[in-house]
Amino acid sequence: MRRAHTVEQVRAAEASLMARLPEGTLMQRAATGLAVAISNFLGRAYGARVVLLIGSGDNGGDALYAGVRLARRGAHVTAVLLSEKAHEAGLEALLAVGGRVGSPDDIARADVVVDGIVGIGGRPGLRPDAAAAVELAESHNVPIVAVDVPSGVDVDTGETPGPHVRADLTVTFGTHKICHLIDPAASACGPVHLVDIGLDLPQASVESLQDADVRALYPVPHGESDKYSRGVLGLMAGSTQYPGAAVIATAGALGGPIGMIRYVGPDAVAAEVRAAHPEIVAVEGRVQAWAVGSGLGDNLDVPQVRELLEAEEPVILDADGLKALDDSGDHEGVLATPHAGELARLLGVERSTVEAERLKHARLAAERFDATVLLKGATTVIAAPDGHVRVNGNATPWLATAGAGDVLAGLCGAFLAAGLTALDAASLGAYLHAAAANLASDDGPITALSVAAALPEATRQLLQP
Ligand SMILES: NC(=O)C1=CN([C@@H]2O[C@H](COP(=O)(O)OP(=O)(O)OC[C@H]3O[C@@H](n4cnc5c(N)ncnc54)[C@H](OP(=O)(O)O)[C@@H]3O)[C@@H](O)[C@H]2O)[C@@H](O)CC1
Ligand SMILES: Nc1ncnc2c1ncn2[C@@H]1O[C@H](COP(=O)(O)OP(=O)(O)O)[C@@H](O)[C@H]1O
Ligand SMILES: [K+]
Repeated sequence: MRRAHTVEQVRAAEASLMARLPEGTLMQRAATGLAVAISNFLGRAYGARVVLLIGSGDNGGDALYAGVRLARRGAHVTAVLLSEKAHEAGLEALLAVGGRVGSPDDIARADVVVDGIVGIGGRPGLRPDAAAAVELAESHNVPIVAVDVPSGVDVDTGETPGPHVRADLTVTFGTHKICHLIDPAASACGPVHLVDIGLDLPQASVESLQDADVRALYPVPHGESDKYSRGVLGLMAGSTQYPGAAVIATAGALGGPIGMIRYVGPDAVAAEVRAAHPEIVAVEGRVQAWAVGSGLGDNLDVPQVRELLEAEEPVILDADGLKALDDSGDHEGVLATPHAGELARLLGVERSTVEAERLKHARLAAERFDATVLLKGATTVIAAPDGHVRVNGNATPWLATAGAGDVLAGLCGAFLAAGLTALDAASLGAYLHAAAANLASDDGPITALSVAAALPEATRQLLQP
């Protein structure tokens, strides 16, 4: 599991470790890891022109001490001071090994710019001279390595209300911060390299599944399994308006760990579903979970869906089904899968507000509707009513195609039917959906059905690495 902690948690862990170590130890650990990452990024240190953008705090200190190490290995290191004060000992050490203080004019000729403007102590946004220095690097295509976080982002929310660095690599220390996992800030980090500095950390505020977690959570069938014990999904999707959604959601569920699917809907749509997937039954009977809403259109019967919400079986609500969600009940087993527009409607805010503050609104909805909420987008944010948050950011942008959400709804429904909690079903669903999209796309266009078709192979590759 990749774990991200809040600034407050990091500060507390740092304080308790610092009390046991000689002064400056953590900064030296951070700077060593940073210098190695910068020289790996450049492919060399000797002869490289490195410009450090230095703010007033310890983030600048990390950059200065990394500069010391790079200068010792033959790099030409220039510090551009963006504040009246800079980490004094770090600056002295840099000057002592032949580094120099320069001006923004040095940026255009640099091989790399190191962003040590602010770290976890920074307020969002950049002051004008910092913003101008960053713009200069961007306009001359000089790559930027961010120290700890891209300066200017909101570290604890992933929001970017003002100007900020867009890094080609971010080197962080001790643990991931929330801005590394949540968009729009996550997209400004580039790859994130974590340097271990020995922090002892509490439970994470935000998590992100890795391959090994998928292997541990996946409900693999065993010798005693039969189609009923693996889980039966009731699918209430599609309409004469949108029959394709039912076909696509079915394909998504069939690509998951499903025993059987019972389709409930208009006869004409059932016929299309069966024509595409002859293994589907359109006979009512017991199910272990419901997937409701993809392409339901005017077929949505709110009282009928609310009845399902009140029953014991878990329910995934997608698309039109979300209109049945109300904030009066206990929806512990409910998984809602809105995109930003749908979540905005549920919460009565603008879509742009949800997009700018994704973590906040996913959490708000989970609390208000007492349900697990999966907010779709380039990074998928999953918030449970108990405060757990998981994020998935490994999907190709080619996945932004009509019907991709129906595949996800069917797939998450299959995990719910297999008995996983809403949080695990949503995080496994989002992870495998993205893995299948990456496999099907191979950096080219994909259709929703091709994503569903790639689910078995993506699953096989993950389960047998
Ligand atoms: N914690 C750990 O485990 C470890 C932490 N380490 C490192 O320390 C970093 C945190 O250092 P930190 O606490 O000194 O804060 P930091 O982010 O450098 O600067 C804050 C100062 O900047 C200013 N400022 C604020 N906003 C601004 C803005 N928008 N634009 C411009 N300036 C702005 C403001 O001062 P002001 O100028 O307003 O007086 C404020 O005081 C952390 O990210 C990591 O790199 C590692 O060494 C090892 C282990
Ligand atoms: N830029 C992007 N990068 C990666 N994945 C994306 C991007 N945009 C959307 N997605 C994913 O594509 C799917 C789109 O779902 P949705 O918006 O419901 O589409 P539809 O309703 O047409 O099926 C979601 O899983 C979402 O997370
Ligand atoms: K920084």
